[in-house]
Amino acid sequence: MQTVRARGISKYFGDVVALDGVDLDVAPGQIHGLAGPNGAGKTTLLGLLLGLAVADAGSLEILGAQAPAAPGGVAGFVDGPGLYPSLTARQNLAALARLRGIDARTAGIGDVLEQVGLTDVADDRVRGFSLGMRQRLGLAAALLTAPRLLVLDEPANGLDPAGTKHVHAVLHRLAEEGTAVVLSSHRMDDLEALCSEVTILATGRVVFSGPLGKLAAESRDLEYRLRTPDPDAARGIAAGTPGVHLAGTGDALVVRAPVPALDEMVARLVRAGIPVRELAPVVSPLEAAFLALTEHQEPTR
Ligand SMILES: Nc1ncnc2c1ncn2[C@@H]1O[C@H](COP(=O)(O)OP(=O)(O)OP(=O)(O)O)[C@@H](O)[C@H]1O
Repeated sequence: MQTVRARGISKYFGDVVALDGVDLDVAPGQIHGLAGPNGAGKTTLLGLLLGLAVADAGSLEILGAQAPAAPGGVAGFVDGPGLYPSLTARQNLAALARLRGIDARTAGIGDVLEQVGLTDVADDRVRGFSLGMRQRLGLAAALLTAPRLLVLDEPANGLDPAGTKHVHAVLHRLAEEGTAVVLSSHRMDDLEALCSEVTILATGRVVFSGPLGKLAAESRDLEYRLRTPDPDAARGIAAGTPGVHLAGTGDALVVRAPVPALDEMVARLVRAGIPVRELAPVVSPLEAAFLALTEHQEPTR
């Protein structure tokens, strides 16, 4: 049984089409990323998974129950976690545990605080917490319920490297234990580190869904930045190599080419005695595929 099975989901806000016939499948133990430009519909879709809103069309099955029936076992947040600013991190979790009918003394509050790396500030008021600390406390709150589906909107927002490490470790462990995780992110490196599958939305429609490797394969010829101590001579050789196109302006030497043409260009540079200090994609293959898939999308209004 899939944890999430959405077919033809649409959601309207007045005459704005936020989601337009979206399909989504998420298996138990899968970390599934949602990506897409601002306003693409990611938060709207996550809100439907959390039961915060109801779709206007289509069918949505979560943990075997047809939405809007809300099955137990779903946790997460959109637009930042709801926390009590005047309470400490530990008191927030105790209050949430009580609200959910869990005994705060046996809820494992210390354990979830440790998992997200907040042990040292457990007794500080949340009022003084940074965005990254709030995100981590929101995740700790979700962990208290031992969810089978965890839904997170931009969980990497505001996280420092240590926070990112904690959050990634927690999500990987949950997935290993069979929890399905659906999260949105604007960062391809985060999606790459976390997700086995990704769905890309653009103006409410799915433009890609599948494994990340398949997405990278969709990228066209990439742009590469070439660093050399002799850019003028290198520019001449690059321009004269079949299949290589000069891109970009200014001092940086940027070329666009398929890989065999790049190889030929480097061989010609070396034969001419021009050192190549670096030849690297300007954006990652994933980011290039994302941009190619989402450009030319007009807002759906
Ligand atoms: N409550 C609402 N009322 C009116 N319009 C809304 C509402 N919520 C979302 N929308 C609209 O629906 C569309 C999708 O918004 P959504 O917040 O889901 O996008 P998103 O992909 O999460 O964007 P971002 O990356 O900026 O967070 C946008 O055009 C947005 O303006």
